[in-house]
Amino acid sequence: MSFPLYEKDQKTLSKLQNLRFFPLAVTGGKGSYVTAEDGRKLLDLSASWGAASLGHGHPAYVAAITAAASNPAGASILSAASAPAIRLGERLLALTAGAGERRVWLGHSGSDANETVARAVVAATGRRRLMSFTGAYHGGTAGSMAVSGHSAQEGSDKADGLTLVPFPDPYRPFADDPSGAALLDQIEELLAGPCPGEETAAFFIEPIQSDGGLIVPPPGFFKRLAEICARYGILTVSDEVKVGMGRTGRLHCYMHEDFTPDIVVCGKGLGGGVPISAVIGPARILDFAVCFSMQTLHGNAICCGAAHAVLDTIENEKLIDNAATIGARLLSSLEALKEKHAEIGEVRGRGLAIGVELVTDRATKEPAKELAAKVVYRAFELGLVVYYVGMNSNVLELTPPLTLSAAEADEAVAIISQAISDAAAGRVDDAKLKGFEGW
Ligand SMILES: Cc1ncc(COP(=O)(O)O)c(/C=N/[C@@H]2CCCCNC2=O)c1O
Repeated sequence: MSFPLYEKDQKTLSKLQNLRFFPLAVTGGKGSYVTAEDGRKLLDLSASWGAASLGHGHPAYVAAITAAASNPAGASILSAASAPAIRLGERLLALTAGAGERRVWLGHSGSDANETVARAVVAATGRRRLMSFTGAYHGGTAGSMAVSGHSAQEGSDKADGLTLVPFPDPYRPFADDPSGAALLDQIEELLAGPCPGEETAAFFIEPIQSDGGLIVPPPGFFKRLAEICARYGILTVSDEVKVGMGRTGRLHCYMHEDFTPDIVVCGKGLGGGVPISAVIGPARILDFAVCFSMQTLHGNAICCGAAHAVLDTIENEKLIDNAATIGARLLSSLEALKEKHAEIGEVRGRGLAIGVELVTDRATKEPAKELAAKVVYRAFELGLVVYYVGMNSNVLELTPPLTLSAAEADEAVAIISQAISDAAAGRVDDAKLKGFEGW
């Protein structure tokens, strides 16, 4: 097969921003499907890494962006307040639990949002230490990589005062304790000793660790971690960029963990496919200084219009319930595939944030990195867009549009099953993967 448009991409656009798994060049999209250069309609189980929360070309979304573009309330909130931005801030404050005087910072991406938090908590509290988890992906800018722990960013500069700790993964548990209790003890020891809690400004968490492997923490872990942080006055930061905005069957993913974070970071799905992010947190942090974290188009009126359409549609079309219902359907169908495919080590997730971990041996749990690369390539050939994540690059990540239907979920499972069978049977030539290094 030939992919002329994809080849043009490779001769035109920078590879600095490539994370490629197969030769997909998209020319359009509608609903849960994207159109490939050969005209095929591919079922989009990624939704552009979770950003296209309403799918592609949703009428309410198109109408909102068109209206905002036809009478824009400026293009920036740096030096003029903007009605749609103010209203978005009010809505996010109303939708996000929290105590005391709070503010909302509006940005372009998860990266600039997390970078802003990492800088502001240190500057505002005078505490120079930060904590986050191995495997965490908080962004692709210097300041957000500085608080991340993902293997794909090995070698990037880390924040001076950063301490990384293992993420609680019941499938590959720290100290062989799937409950997470041993890990919490380890964290307590760190905060009482080498990483003094009194010097620590914030603890960055993902309520489901996504790029690290779509890992659902053990019950009660984050509630207990939040109690430990509160004892030291450490701010908890819930990075909801990928798993928030209704994706897991609750508006915010932290709501599954029975605790309220001090700071909440939203992105990706908030904009439905246009760049907008938000940080909701204490005024003592987010009003700490002026001219501290600003980019020209922050709070852009068109992007705010998109975000309003996302929030409206999530409510009007009951998309949180849909994520829970269709997610449960997907989860149980994928779990049932374990009968047929010994390569599936574990299926896990909440709502429409699902991971399928592939292994070469269920007993040893040896990660099946090569197989994962072939499965996603074969899925592409069969009509499905799905990528892999994980510190071992072996976890299929399903983050489809929140509008996904039951029939589309069933179609996805059938293609995943066929792709695993074909890849495991050697029907994907190694040569096809050349140039598609993935992570
Ligand atoms: C939990 C979480 N927090 C922050 C980010 C960074 O968001 P941006 O890529 O919008 O800057 C991300 C972005 N994740 C990456 C984006 C790069 C490609 C790999 N897949 C992702 O979802 C994220 O998952």
